[in-house]
Amino acid sequence: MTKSDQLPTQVTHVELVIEARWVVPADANNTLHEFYSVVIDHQLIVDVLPTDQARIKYAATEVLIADEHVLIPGLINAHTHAAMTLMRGIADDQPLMVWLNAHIWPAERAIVNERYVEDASLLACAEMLSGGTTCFNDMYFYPQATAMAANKTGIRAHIGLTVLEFPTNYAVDADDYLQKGFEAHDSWRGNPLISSALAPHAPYTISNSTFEKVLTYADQLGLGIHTHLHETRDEISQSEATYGVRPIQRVAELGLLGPGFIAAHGVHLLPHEIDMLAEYGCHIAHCPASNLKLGSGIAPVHALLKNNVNVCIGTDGAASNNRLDMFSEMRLAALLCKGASEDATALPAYQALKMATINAAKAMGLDHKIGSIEIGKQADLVAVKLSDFAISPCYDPVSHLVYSCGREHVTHTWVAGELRYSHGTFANIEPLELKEIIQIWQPKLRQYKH
Ligand SMILES: CSC[C@H]1O[C@@H](n2cnc3c(O)ncnc32)[C@H](O)[C@@H]1O
Ligand SMILES: [Zn+2]
Repeated sequence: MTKSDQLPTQVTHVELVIEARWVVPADANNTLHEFYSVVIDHQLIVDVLPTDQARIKYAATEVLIADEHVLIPGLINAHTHAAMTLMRGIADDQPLMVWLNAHIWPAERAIVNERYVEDASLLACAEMLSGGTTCFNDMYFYPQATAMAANKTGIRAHIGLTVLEFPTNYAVDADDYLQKGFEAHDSWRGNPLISSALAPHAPYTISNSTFEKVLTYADQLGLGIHTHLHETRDEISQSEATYGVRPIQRVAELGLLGPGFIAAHGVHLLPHEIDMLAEYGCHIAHCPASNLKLGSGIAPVHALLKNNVNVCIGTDGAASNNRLDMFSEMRLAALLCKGASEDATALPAYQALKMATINAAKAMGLDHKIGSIEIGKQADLVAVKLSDFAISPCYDPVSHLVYSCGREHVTHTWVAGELRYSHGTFANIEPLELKEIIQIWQPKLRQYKH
């Protein structure tokens, strides 16, 4: 026996150890750990190691035994409009432009104000946290109100400084949208859970001169750009008629494409356009349920992945989905990709999980902080219980996460090491408050129901 073997083992005091049956870190090696612990201190993941070693090395203020659970990185919703929860089911079974022009925009014109956005976003944050989503990439009016709701619930948010050309209750013209966006951006500077992107709505609502301004400000402020792109065939033919080119060509010529560019949807893409997205290092936020429900089509995810385009997953808003449920999106993304490519090996489960975690973190420029369970990253974590009879037996927890589980199997959601949701209870949200929000707004919105 050596001298060092005789010394008492150094025990490190930490805030929390989660002892999990499985840990799926969503790392570069597609690792799966069994009987592993994740050690958390001061918001950070400080160790990931076998549980028998963790018990020797660490003394924790709290130890959570998750022996029937898989621990995964918090899911990241890469494209949503959180404040549309109160419009869930208001206009179903319509194609995008009818849905927007005849239903959603009139309702938004009449109803949306700062209070509405904060209330509806609170509902969205509750839905997302309870379903294992710890971060969302948002685009809506009154971004300040979305940030307020996110702060209250403790969820992480990447919030769009939204730009449109047409007047709304929120802003009168594109410059006003930009100005208001910058005020919001300044107000949350230094907030560790809130970050920003420039969010021009779409090529059919944004002029060339506004796109140019967006690019200038994005460069000056070091922010990414998040927009809807190539969502429908109509969008493309309208662009050809107005500008003589397809939307992606137009935004490319304006200089917008680059590694900070997130295109929501990308349903209709030609092979050379996929090459272009890859060359510029752009990201696609794939929204399978919304694309199906609005009858927009099926994004060419297999070809995007083959060409090394970073694809992440979003729900879009609750008025087109009608859920903010990343589990159902992962499943749908995997199944659609296999079906559309007639290749069952396309988009395996681990890759689907990465699209919902680390790929989204990369798209938002947050992968140094979130998106995987790795030492030094923020402890944004989700425990999912895999022992319910309805999803038993479990041979492979990664397969289960994508093909068998639902959001109802989420038991715990942590953001930056803080437990924000557990077994139906939120740390900072009263169920009564959510009920009241619905009672206030549903009668106002009912008249816009299709
Ligand atoms: C400028 S705030 C965001 C704006 O986008 C609208 N919207 C919601 N879902 C979609 C979609 O799938 N495509 C295009 N626009 C969408 C939302 O209603 C707001 O007006
Ligand atoms: Zn959208």
